[in-house]
Amino acid sequence: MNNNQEIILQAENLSRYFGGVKAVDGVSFSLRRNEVLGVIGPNGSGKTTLANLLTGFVKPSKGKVIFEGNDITGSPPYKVADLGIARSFQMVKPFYQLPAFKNLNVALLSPRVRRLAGGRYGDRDAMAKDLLEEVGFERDSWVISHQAASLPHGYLKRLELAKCMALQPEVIVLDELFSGLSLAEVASLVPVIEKLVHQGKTLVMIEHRLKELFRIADRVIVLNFGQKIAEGEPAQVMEDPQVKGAYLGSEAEE
Ligand SMILES: Nc1ncnc2c1ncn2[C@@H]1O[C@H](COP(=O)(O)OP(=O)(O)OP(=O)(O)O)[C@@H](O)[C@H]1O
Repeated sequence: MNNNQEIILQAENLSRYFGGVKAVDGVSFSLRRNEVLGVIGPNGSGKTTLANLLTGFVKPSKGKVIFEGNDITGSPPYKVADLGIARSFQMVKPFYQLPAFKNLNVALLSPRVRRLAGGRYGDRDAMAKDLLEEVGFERDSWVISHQAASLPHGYLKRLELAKCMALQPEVIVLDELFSGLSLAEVASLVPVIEKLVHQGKTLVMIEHRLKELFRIADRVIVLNFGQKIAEGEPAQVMEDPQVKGAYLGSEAEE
């Protein structure tokens, strides 16, 4: 449980319209350092667009993103990453032709990682293999060195997480990390997430897997048609009549 009161990330009246579609509509929230914030809501409620807004992949129609007290609204993704916000993607897009561990090079060769290491890069291959082992790749098996194209989905999702970790970020935005994973695969990733929290990372977790999310999240916000309709502790939020209404007949996996 997070007891830190320092606000690390804020969304202020964040909005993004695509033509007539209000994908995200006036969403505000504050995230405390080392907190785990869950973002839930039915399909099409604006969760991925919110992740894109926080990480610079789309620019807001209105509103602001404040990170560590600085207005980063409209900053491009590479700058946002350099400041310390990493993200994973719902649809994984690795460098398919590269061995799994080489996929971490973009992060491991980033100016941020070099800065944090005092100007040196170190043994990148060893760092990549350590990280992949942390997220559940067997170090001595073929998977770590095999082309990403040949990896099963579960490994590609782990690779996404390892790429985030390689950046040594302050905040990690995870867009449906658990989607498409078996119960056993999710169960094996939960301790990895818990370790990141223990290390002081701040997490935003967009999830449909509510049961697993609620084990980890300190707080959740609920989106529906782009608007934040509830915010609070998981159990409390799921009792909210508006949230129950939004989820009625929807696809939430419990
Ligand atoms: N680039 C885009 N152009 C036009 N409409 C978009 C674009 N991106 C998202 N939308 C629309 O914005 C709304 C919110 O989409 P978004 O993908 O953010 O929802 P979501 O909650 O992440 O959905 P899911 O749970 O299915 O991943 C949807 O109506 C979607 O069709």
